[in-house]
Amino acid sequence: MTKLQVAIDLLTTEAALELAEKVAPYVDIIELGTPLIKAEGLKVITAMKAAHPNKLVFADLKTADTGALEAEMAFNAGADLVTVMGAVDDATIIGAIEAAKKAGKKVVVDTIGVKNRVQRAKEVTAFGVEFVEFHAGLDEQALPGYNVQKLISEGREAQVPFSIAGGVNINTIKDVVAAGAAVAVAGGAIYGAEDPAAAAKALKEAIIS
Ligand SMILES: O=C([C@H](O)CO)[C@H](O)[C@H](O)COP(=O)(O)O
Repeated sequence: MTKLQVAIDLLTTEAALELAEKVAPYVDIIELGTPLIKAEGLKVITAMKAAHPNKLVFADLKTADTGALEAEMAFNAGADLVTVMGAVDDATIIGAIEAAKKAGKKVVVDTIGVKNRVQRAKEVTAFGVEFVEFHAGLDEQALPGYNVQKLISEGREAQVPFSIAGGVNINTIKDVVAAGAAVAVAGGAIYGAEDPAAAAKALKEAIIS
């Protein structure tokens, strides 16, 4: 079944923990967003894992170099999954995977900025990544004409384990599930909702119904 991942793009550990507490019953993976990790450092990873030891904690490092080193740092801090950019050198991705193997953890490749996401997804899957994130970042989503459906159809076409991130909400999550995604990522649709717990619950119910 498709897992639900909450992307926490808030800027303090306190706010992130408060949100996670509300939505944890409905999500499988708790993602610490890149701006959050930059603002708070690795200690936000440690705090989240301590608060939610039974959830997968996803550190959205978006690593672009020193793949092994950055992955090891996040794994030591408590992360279960880290992201590496798909657009960078293969050696960076392979380095992170080697660190993951040593730690018993996993690597996800983020396809922001990748021109041919389908082809790159196949390449990095062969290296041994856990899944490939078909992702349009917040800046790309803000461009006129953005539509998550293109990502969803690319994910389906790639025929590798994948997630969809970039404006997933209650109107689109069923398309993500129908495409066979391993993970549906929802950030703003949860943390931006008036009632984040209700929003997460509705997304989870849409997945299982
Ligand atoms: O990864 C993300 C972005 O690069 C900032 O960290 C977002 O969390 C991801 O795009 C999902 O966010 P929503 O589009 O708000 O669902």
